[in-house]
Amino acid sequence: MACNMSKRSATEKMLLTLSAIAAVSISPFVYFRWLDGDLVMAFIDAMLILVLMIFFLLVYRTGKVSTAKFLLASALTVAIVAIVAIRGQSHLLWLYPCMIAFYYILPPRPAGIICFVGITLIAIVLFPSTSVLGLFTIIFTLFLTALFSYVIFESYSKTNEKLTLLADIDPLTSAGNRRALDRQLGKILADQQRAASAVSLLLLDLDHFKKINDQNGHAKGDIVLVQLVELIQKYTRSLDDIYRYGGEEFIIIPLQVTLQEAAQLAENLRKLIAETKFANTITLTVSIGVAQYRTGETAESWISRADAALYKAKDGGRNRVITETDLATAVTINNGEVSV
Ligand SMILES: Nc1nc2c(ncn2[C@@H]2O[C@H](COP(=O)(O)OP(=O)(O)OP(=O)(O)O)[C@@H](O)[C@H]2O)c(=O)[nH]1
Repeated sequence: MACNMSKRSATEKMLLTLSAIAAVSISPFVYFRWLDGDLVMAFIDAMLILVLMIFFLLVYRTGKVSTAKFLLASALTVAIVAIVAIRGQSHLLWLYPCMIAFYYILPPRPAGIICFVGITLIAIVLFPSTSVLGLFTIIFTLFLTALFSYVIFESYSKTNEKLTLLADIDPLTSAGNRRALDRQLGKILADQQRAASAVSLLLLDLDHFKKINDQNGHAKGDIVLVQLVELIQKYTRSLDDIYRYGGEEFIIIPLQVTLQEAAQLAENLRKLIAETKFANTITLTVSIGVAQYRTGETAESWISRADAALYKAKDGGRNRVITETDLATAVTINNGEVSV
């Protein structure tokens, strides 16, 4: 389905612009080569334009950037091999920068596969007309270019993955940080605009954490926070996200659960935490506010309703879960009892 240009990612916009410019720039060559009587090259240029147009339409209509990039790199390789077969070795030089570009636009593995196929085809095409030494030099230099590109881009993509992960996690507890939370909330709100479904968040705050710090020291307080997140992550499904919202405040967003199920999860967590000994000796309790997303509201308003429920839980004596079904009536779950 066609999508609005303003909603396209930067990569999509860049690919659409580049493929359109490339197709338009190549088209005069088809005409001039045809005038010169160079029908074979005119045909290859025309095929390249066709591939670029298919690539443009694929990105434009489906947004499948990865598939489109893979197809483009494959088509370019086949085109270069065809030109080398028709026009001779000198055109082979295009394959070197193209192979490096493949590693730039594709993940290392698919780029490596395309390079391997390209080098094999070149070897087959040049075998009958090239000396053993000449063929060996070509294949070896192509292979080294592909290998070095693989090593460089593989390490670059691993470092990138690590940096992305580090940018998203809280360094102390390894829960998601505010940046990751904001992104996840943005994604949830966008999904809700497409198809509304039940989604609730839990705002969890440690009770009297200042006292725990004062009595046991800040370092032990840190251990408590780390172990608390580990406990929650172990208990909730691995796909449930937990984020550090503030110093001793956390947000948990369970996937695909009704408000009642989210409230039950909150109650189970409350009990589990109250029964656990942190840093071997410390016991603590938490208060939790639960709020379901309402169609059309902002993330701030959603969190502030959970915050209002949390405030009620603190105000009502702490160590409890309050589910905000509506601002006037709050459902309180405490020790398994549900009251409205
Ligand atoms: N050890 C440790 N303490 C932290 C960290 N971040 C915040 N805190 C402490 O958390 C405490 C929060 O105190 P308050 O906001 O008064 O809340 P509280 O004592 O938990 O009381 P209630 O929330 O009202 O139950 C402060 O003492 C902060 O120093 C952290 O990363 N490590």
